[in-house]
Amino acid sequence: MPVPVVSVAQMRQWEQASWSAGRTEAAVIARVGACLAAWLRRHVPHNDRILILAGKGHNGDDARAALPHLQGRAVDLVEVRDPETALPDLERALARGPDWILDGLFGIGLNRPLAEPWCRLIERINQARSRIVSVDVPSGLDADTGRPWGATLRATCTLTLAAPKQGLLHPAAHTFTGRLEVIPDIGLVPCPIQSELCWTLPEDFLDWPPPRPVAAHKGTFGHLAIVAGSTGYHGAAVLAARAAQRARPGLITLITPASVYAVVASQLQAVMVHPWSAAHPLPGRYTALLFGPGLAAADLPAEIPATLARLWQEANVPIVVDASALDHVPRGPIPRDALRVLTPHPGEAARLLGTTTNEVQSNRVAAVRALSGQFGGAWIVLKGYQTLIGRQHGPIFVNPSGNPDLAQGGSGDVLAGYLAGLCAQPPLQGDPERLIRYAVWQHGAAADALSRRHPAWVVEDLVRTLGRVAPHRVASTARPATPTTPP
Ligand SMILES: NC(=O)C1=CN([C@@H]2O[C@H](COP(=O)(O)OP(=O)(O)OC[C@H]3O[C@@H](n4cnc5c(N)ncnc54)[C@H](OP(=O)(O)O)[C@@H]3O)[C@@H](O)[C@H]2O)[C@@H](O)CC1
Ligand SMILES: Nc1ncnc2c1ncn2[C@@H]1O[C@H](COP(=O)(O)OP(=O)(O)O)[C@@H](O)[C@H]1O
Ligand SMILES: [K+]
Repeated sequence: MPVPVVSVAQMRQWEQASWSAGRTEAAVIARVGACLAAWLRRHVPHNDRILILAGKGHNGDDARAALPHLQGRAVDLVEVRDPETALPDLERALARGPDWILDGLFGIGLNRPLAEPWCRLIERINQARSRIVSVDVPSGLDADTGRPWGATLRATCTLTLAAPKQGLLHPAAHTFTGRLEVIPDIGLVPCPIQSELCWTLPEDFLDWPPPRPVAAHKGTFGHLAIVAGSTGYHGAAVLAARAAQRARPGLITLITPASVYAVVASQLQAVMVHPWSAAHPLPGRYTALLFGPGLAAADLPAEIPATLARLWQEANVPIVVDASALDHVPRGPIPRDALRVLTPHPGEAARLLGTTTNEVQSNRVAAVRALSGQFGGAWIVLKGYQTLIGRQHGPIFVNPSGNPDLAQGGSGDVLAGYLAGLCAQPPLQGDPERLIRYAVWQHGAAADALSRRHPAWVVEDLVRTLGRVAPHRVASTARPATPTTPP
């Protein structure tokens, strides 16, 4: 289950519901400590030195509770109840050159501007150049607004507890949170809060895609048609087709303008390739269509946009539209019960909405709602850091996977191909929400897996890794070895 993105007040409400149901603060803190330590053991090289900073509230208790689980590691603990009296201890600990700092100074209990000595202490820690892992919230950040209460620690990673706090998703917070990860199960009762924004977890895909029936054949898994590529952009068609293969639909046909047919066809084997012809039957017997990657050249056959417009309004099969083809999608109603997905990056979203990229980025949720509203309630995948997935109404899902190494030309073509390859499979079509969320998550998770192994990877590597990240391997990387959840 995805978790809701919550305000501090909602988090307190959830906390209270848990205590009323008999869960205890002590048990939750113990579990959080075990989870934090599990994350550190997994990500921190064995000989690296860790400094735990424990403040005076429960955020400090959480950080301190990691200590018993870090035996055999080089760990220092500094209690910071008062910034001035703690400074000598802190300086001594920093002089030992900690590679990592576990930040438990302040969490969601920070409720007013920090006084000057606190700000100085925080800036001193930021200067230490250790990698900071913040517990719940980077200390100093207002968890509701995402803005600093004077000074804020700049984390490499924030491990937020139970659910992401809304301020952590605000663009102003990004430089402080670093990578945002959620430790979902800290022993609270099931979440009583409903929110417009939900955070996707790898756990959401433990049973998805469903296993293939033993007697299945290629007809079981559909036939994807991709209309892509043009002079100067033939690679986009190749990348989309190869990524679609990673989703493993039964068959894939790529239809590309005659000008690039030979160069595209020469790079594909299992994919059938045809030069574009207005006579090619569409939707024919295809089970999904992808229009987009690389349909950008000035000499693009005029029937392609016209065909897309007709099919978008009439065809009863899923259609994914990406990149420059987005400009040819007609506004207004779409066929009832037919899946329609648009995958704009923020620049394309701005063009479609007649606004600026900054405007889109300043309220990405509103951009998703507005786009979906204009295009008949279609699903929108608004790409970029924390890709959003949603429609005009209903929940909007935040994707947690992926990293800046994805910021290279062609990675969007790969996403479009992979997503369309899943859309083409009749056994998966019954749950479009999970299908789209999975495609986006897997694309980002593949990038994360590559970045962990070798940072200089390229988009062709992404295609090879796509589909290979098992959700259970990355689910709750902060899961303690022995479960301590109360019954
Ligand atoms: N919510 C949950 O479900 C769960 C929460 N958990 C954990 O608890 C954390 C919240 O703990 P918390 O409430 O004890 O607050 P926390 O952030 O540690 O700090 C508050 C302390 O700071 C102080 N203080 C405040 N402003 C200040 C200022 N400007 N300048 C100076 N001081 C200031 C304030 O003191 P006072 O206002 O009384 O002066 C208080 O002493 C949460 O983030 C998570 O880690 C999990 O363990 C379990 C589930
Ligand atoms: N910082 C980032 N964190 C996570 N994902 C990112 C980041 N930057 C880019 N991406 C992802 O990379 C892909 C880029 O797509 P797009 O901009 O369409 O590229 P192109 O048009 O070159 O193929 C999208 O899936 C986007 O979400
Ligand atoms: K913190």
